[in-house]
Amino acid sequence: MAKNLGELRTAIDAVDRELLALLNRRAALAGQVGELKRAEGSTVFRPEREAQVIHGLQQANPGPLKAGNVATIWREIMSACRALEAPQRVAYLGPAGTFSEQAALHFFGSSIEHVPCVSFDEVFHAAAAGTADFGVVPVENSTEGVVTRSLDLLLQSPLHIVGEVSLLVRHHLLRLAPSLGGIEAVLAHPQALAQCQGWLNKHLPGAERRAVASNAEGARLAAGNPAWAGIASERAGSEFGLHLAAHAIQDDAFNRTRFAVVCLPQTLEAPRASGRDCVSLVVSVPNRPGAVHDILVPLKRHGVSMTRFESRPARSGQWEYFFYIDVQGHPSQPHVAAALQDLQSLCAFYKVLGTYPAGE
Ligand SMILES: O=C(O)C(=O)C[C@]1(C(=O)O)C=C[C@@H](O)C=C1
Repeated sequence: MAKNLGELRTAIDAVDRELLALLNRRAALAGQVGELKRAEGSTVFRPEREAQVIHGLQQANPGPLKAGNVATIWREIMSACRALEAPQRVAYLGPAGTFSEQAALHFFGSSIEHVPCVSFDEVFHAAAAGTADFGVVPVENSTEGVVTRSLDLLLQSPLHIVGEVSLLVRHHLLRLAPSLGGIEAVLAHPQALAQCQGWLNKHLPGAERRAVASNAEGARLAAGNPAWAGIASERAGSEFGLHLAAHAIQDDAFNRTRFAVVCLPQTLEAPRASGRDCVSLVVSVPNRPGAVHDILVPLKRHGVSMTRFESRPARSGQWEYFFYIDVQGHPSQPHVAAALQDLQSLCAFYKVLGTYPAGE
């Protein structure tokens, strides 16, 4: 006979007690791992291990929970366990409510110490100077292309990439009133203004577009002036008590941003192979015909897939360029190591930005 609501809730309560006991057993084991790591001086955060745990559980999952639910739940469980081993301080472009914060929470879970910064430069500085253990910065948007400042900072900085996050970015028009009437200015990060320009041209052609340091900052300012609107996340809207005057106004419905997680090499050694890995490089080649073609040959020869190829001016005044290349695989795989070695021998400049588990 079917159970009634009261009986079903009693059964859920019993399962929750079991889960609580199991989660605390898990946390105690993670605490012991933390003691071992402290004794041997190794780092707490092991992204490749976390990726393996989630992947393994997704494979073993009989349902009805979806694979995405399994990832979300265990990311939080591991975040809480990790925080018991040592708190992770994470720097990102603030204030609260930015997509960078969302990316940080997505990657590390919510048991972190937040270090909101006013610029990408400050994020790099915080992670390099040790006021944060990690930094999270956007590197690429599917509508607007690369985030040039982040790429330039990656080139110059001692930090390396240890992870990546790809977020579906939905921009909303946020303001004190729930409608579009009387908006004189729209305030947002230049990237967001660019990602919504079609919508703004159509719906608010007369409004001034004002670039500010972050979308959340635009939302914060819009909360102080009824004639201003911000373009930001739903979370920024609730943070500053604003209405969603227009929902999902980005020109591309599938607008995504890719974020890099960076830290000093001593904070976290390059993650070991997780089975789904990526190597990010920046190289330059001598300025001669065919040189760019040549650097792609070793990848083809050794069967290594390239997932990204971007160029940035080298600022030498000589029309020279840096090439940012992502390849699939891990240097512990012989064909990847061979391809990278051959590629390096052709380059005037060669820097590995990081080896890390590929994001979803
Ligand atoms: O396996 C470890 O190294 C742990 O510290 C445990 C654990 C976990 O909760 O599963 C926690 C932190 C690490 O980032 C990886 C995994």
